[in-house]
Amino acid sequence: MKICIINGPNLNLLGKREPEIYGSQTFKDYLKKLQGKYANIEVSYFQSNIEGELIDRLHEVGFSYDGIILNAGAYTHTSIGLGDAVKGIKTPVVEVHVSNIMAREDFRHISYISPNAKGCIFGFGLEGYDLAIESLLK
Ligand SMILES: O=C1C[C@@](O)(C(=O)O)C[C@@H](O)[C@@H]1O
Repeated sequence: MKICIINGPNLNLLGKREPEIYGSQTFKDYLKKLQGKYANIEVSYFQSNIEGELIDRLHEVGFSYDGIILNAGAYTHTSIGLGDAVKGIKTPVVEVHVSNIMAREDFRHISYISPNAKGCIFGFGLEGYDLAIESLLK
């Protein structure tokens, strides 16, 4: 079982960035715990602030992995290219957001990822990534 977590722009700042919204844990620390919990499967990680690199990574893993967990950050609300990439690959994608995007500004209520995602998880903090793995394992 191979799962790839893909995080988009500004998510490298988790732990430092707006902690009242995104919490104070770094993704690196959280990932270590997650990989420990799911030691029997491969959980790899990719982060980029560059839209095209996120699309490239989706293409790279999207025909061979068993699941993708995608938090496209702000590109969620703007990127037809990322939406098309999710549509064009074979591997199921679970969309995750740390915050509850529906409880925030109107521009965050639009997602170009959701229409082609297997499912969406948002508002549960970093725990959402764990829930996404559970959903892919079922
Ligand atoms: O960068 C982010 C983080 C986010 O994807 C989240 O995980 O809550 C929500 C997005 O609206 C925002 O641009």
